[in-house]
Amino acid sequence: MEAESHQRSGEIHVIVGPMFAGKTTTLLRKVQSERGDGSDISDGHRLFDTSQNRNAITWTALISGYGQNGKVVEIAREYFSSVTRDYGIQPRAQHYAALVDVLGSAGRLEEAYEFVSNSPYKEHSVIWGAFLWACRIHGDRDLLKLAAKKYFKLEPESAGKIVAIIKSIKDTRYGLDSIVTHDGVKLPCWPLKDLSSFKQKFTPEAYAKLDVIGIDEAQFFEDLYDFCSEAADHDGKKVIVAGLDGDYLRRSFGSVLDIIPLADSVTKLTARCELCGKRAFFTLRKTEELQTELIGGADVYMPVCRQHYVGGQVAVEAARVVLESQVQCAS
Ligand SMILES: Nc1ncnc2c1ncn2[C@@H]1O[C@H](COP(=O)(O)OP(=O)(O)O)[C@@H](O)[C@H]1O
Ligand SMILES: Cc1cn([C@H]2C[C@H](O)[C@@H](COP(=O)(O)O)O2)c(=O)[nH]c1=O
Repeated sequence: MEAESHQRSGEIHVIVGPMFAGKTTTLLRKVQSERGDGSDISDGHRLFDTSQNRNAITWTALISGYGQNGKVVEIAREYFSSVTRDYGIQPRAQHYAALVDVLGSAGRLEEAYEFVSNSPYKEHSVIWGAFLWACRIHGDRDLLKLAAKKYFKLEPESAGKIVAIIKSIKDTRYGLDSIVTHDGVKLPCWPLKDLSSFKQKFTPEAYAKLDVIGIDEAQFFEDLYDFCSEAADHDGKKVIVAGLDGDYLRRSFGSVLDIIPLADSVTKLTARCELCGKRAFFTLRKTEELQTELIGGADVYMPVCRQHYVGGQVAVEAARVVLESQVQCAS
């Protein structure tokens, strides 16, 4: 069995960015795509970030992450139409899939299904993958069955990889046994103190059968480098790692940056600045705690652009000085 797993060629893919950028969402999508019950389409941020030409197409993909309300759906539809009308560009399958993503995120599954069925790419797996993902999130069993049937017919090799997801026991925000995105999508996981304990959870046969290992909140694992190199180089696993590259002071966080030289791919995501809506590269801590590790969500942190990070840090520092002087006066 050991020999069998050595024949596989391992891979390491790293997803980094500030909080709320969609790291966990991207990890879940990738893992589900490997397992065969989702799709790895339209990472809108990445498409936008890497595009040479930030036109309507890349915007369509970008806003696929924000398709939470009807207004955004209409904006996305308008952008989609303008691709041909204003730019003379024929949208490709991934652009159709981005709009399916927007419709799906807004829960407009019937509309998404009609759009898929009438699209020139209705025999393309990427568009059905997007639809499958939307059906999974919104739990429509009939459409889910239909989408899965179509997707796996078009993409049979995607189905059936064996996948395990790990997260740090330090992150207690949503209970221990699942990884959960900020918008509530979740998947069961192994909560671990350190990564070295992962292999012990499996018999050698079961471990050898494992194809993909996903790691969330990677910044909290001290043994990340050794684990990733052993799992990919020696054991032939595909390892997908998601974590913060920087802490609230923009210092390198844990060992996340150390594994970049080991990686096949690195995706840096951005969030939206909570103060101005521009692209957010950084995470601002709103409270006074100074320790590097401080578990929390929107109550403690917010994603910000460069300008608001710098301004915000100054404001947080000033508030801290005032508070400290008040404490001194009182004592
Ligand atoms: N304050 C916020 N800023 C940006 N996105 C938010 C915020 N609160 C919730 N979200 C949602 O969180 C999603 C990202 O969730 P998630 O994948 O868990 O991010 P990450 O793992 O990078 O922190 C976004 O697509 C958005 O829908
Ligand atoms: C910036 C920063 C974050 N953390 C913590 C806060 C959260 O519990 C996680 C990040 O979660 P997400 O999935 O990326 O949203 O990390 C921290 O401990 N220290 C920091 O500086």
